[in-house]
Amino acid sequence: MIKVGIVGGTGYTGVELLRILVNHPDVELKVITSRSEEGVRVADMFPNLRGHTDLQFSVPDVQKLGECDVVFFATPHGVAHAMAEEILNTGARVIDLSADFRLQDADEWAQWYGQPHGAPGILPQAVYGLPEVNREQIKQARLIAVPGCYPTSVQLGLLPLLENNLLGEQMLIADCKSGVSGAGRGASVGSLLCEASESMMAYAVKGHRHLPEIRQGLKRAAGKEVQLTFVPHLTPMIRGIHSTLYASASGLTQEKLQALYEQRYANEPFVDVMPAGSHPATRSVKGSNVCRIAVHYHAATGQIIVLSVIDNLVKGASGQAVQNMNIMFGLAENAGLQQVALLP
Ligand SMILES: NC(=O)C1=CN([C@@H]2O[C@H](COP(=O)(O)OP(=O)(O)OC[C@H]3O[C@@H](n4cnc5c(N)ncnc54)[C@H](OP(=O)(O)O)[C@@H]3O)[C@@H](O)[C@H]2O)C=CC1
Ligand SMILES: CC(=O)N[C@@H](CCC(=O)OP(=O)(O)O)C(=O)O
Repeated sequence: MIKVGIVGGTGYTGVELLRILVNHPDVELKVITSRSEEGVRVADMFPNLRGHTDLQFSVPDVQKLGECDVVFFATPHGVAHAMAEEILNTGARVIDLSADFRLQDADEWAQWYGQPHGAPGILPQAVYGLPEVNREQIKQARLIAVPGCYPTSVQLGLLPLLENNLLGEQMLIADCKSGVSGAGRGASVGSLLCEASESMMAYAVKGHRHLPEIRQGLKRAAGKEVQLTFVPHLTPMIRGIHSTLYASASGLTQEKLQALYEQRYANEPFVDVMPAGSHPATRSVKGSNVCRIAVHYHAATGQIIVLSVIDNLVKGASGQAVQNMNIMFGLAENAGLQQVALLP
């Protein structure tokens, strides 16, 4: 059994990790931390876990965490910077759900996050945990940077076009909608029911922190810089990301485009390319680790429209983190991750 610790067990991604891991056949949960809820039984705080775990929250303690085989960080940025190296030195592996190790360039990270990078010494060993791109490196990794939620949906939606050099030089557009759980469980005015329901708004149009992360991934796929306009929106749903991606290429057909995506993802357990003409809904992935994609081509204009949906807390965070753990430890990649989406 793989001994698992979680730092940050009271946030949405932490409790989502718990929901997945209590049913994982190869995992024994050993430590779950919270500074504010020390001593509280996890199942008392989250009754959905009653009967599944007897653990109590404890304050983060490197020695205790170091007795685990792997430690997940489900914490705000900066926390893994402060603790990851010490934990790695104990021999445990680290899977970080925050943005701390996603950007390869520490200066760029500092620019976007408004503080110096706290662990540049271990940054080079971090592997970007997008299995559809980096599966081989993930197998050897000791430190994983789990991709952000928007970057997962946008990169999976655009990779086949960029890897096949179909787009030339052009401005790509990612028009993305997120559910409110993407903002975390911490209290904030923008997440209140009266603020977020029955309304929708764009935000961070000037520049969102996920822009450099998406650009970095698209550049790797294309082998050159890629221009991208990325506009996130807050929508009145709890979970889900819907990305509508716009590009153009002449000389394609709907059939060729469809075949390109079907071939690229034929062996991917968590990417589902839907039949031509489909419109994936976020509810079709809610609670599951699947990214569902549909591609559309307007032959008259050369317009490509890719629709990509994920659950921000699963393929966009905790499910993808567990997928990485499965790959790192040589387990079945879908172990613990076979949940079918909830309908309605
Ligand atoms: N929500 C989402 O859809 C996604 C989130 N992420 C990222 O995952 C991370 C967690 O997100 P989310 O679950 O939403 O966050 P929350 O704000 O909901 O939870 C944060 C957790 O971290 C703990 N924590 C906060 N500060 C510290 C600290 N200094 N040391 C130790 N523990 C700390 C908190 O517990 P306590 O204060 O009691 O210790 C809490 O359990 C973030 O980096 C986020 O950006 C990534 C993809 C998607
Ligand atoms: C709806 C909403 O607020 N979404 C969050 C998404 C991000 C997230 O959690 O991303 P990181 O892991 O990169 O911090 C945001 O836009 O900041």
